[in-house]
Amino acid sequence: MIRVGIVGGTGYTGAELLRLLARHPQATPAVITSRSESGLPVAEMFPHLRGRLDLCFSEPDTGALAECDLVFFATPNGTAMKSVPELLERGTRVIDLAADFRLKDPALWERWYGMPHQCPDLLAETVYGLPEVNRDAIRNARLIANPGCYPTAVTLGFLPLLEQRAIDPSWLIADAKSGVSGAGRKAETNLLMAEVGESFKAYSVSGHRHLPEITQNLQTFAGIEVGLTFVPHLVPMIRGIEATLYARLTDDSLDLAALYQSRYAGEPFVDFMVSGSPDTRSVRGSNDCRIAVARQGDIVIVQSVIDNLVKGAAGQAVQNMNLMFGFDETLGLEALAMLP
Ligand SMILES: NC(=O)C1=CN([C@@H]2O[C@H](COP(=O)(O)OP(=O)(O)OC[C@H]3O[C@@H](n4cnc5c(N)ncnc54)[C@H](OP(=O)(O)O)[C@@H]3O)[C@@H](O)[C@H]2O)C=CC1
Ligand SMILES: CC(=O)N[C@@H](CCC(=O)OP(=O)(O)O)C(=O)O
Repeated sequence: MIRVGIVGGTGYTGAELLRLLARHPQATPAVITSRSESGLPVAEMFPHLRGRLDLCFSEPDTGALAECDLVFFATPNGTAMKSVPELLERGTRVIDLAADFRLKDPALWERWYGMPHQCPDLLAETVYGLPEVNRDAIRNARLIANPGCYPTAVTLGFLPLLEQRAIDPSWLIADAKSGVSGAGRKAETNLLMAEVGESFKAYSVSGHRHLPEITQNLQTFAGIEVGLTFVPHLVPMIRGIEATLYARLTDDSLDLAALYQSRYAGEPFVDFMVSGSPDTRSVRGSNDCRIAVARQGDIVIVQSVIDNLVKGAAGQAVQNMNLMFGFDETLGLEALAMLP
């Protein structure tokens, strides 16, 4: 049994980590931090954990966190990088659910996140925690950058086509939609039900911070320069991301279904649908990414859905933890989607 710490246990991804870890047979939460709720029993804030987790929130304290085998940071961007060097030095491994270690170029980080990177020397050794491309490196990593939610859905969707050199890489479009929990648990007027309900809109149209992350992924994993247009939208639902991806096929004779089936054969959390369109409720609460492809003339259309809090955050983080500690990759992640 390993001891894990969670920094940011009151947020949506922190709460989702607790839901998954409370039933994990090989990992037990030992430290759960919150600055605003320090001293409060965790199960008092989250009654679904009553009888399953007997711990209080505590102030973030690197000394206590360093007693853990692994620490998850479920905190705003720019938080983890302040404590990660000390934790690693003291032998504690780290999975950051935020973006601090996702971009390899510290200048790119500074441009998109508006702050200088505090430990750029760790970026080279950080492993990007997308098991479908980095499984072996994840097993041995000290520090994992857990992928962003949109980047997970978009990268898994485009990857087989790019690896196969089956599309024009200079013309890629990702039209993505997210539920409101993607914005976190903080109170904001524009996230009120009366603002979001019965409405639908695009945002960050001239450039979202996930654009450089997705571009870096496609270029690194497919080994090819790409030109990507990425537009996110806010949908009046709580969980879920649907990404509709467009590209121009360069090989007319390609069997798209066979390509996706063979690329994701054996992947425990990627499901390829030969026909139909995947909906977000088919992955709600599960760690699955469900993908379908279609074509209109020489345009290929990929549909990729995930639960932003599970495969897009906490579930993928637990999948990475399982790999890092030699557990079965699916431990604690067996839950199926909830219908309706
Ligand atoms: N929501 C999503 O779908 C996804 C989120 N992410 C990323 O995961 C991270 C967490 O997201 P989410 O759970 O939605 O965020 P929330 O806003 O819901 O929660 C943030 C948590 O961090 C704590 N916190 C805030 N500031 C600090 C600080 N300076 N030091 C220590 N703890 C702090 C908060 O508690 P307190 O203030 O009490 O300490 C709270 O528990 C973010 O970086 C987000 O971008 C990634 C993928 C998907
Ligand atoms: C709906 C919504 O607001 N989504 C968030 C993205 C999700 C997120 O938390 O970003 P990371 O994956 O980089 O951590 C946003 O657009 O800022």
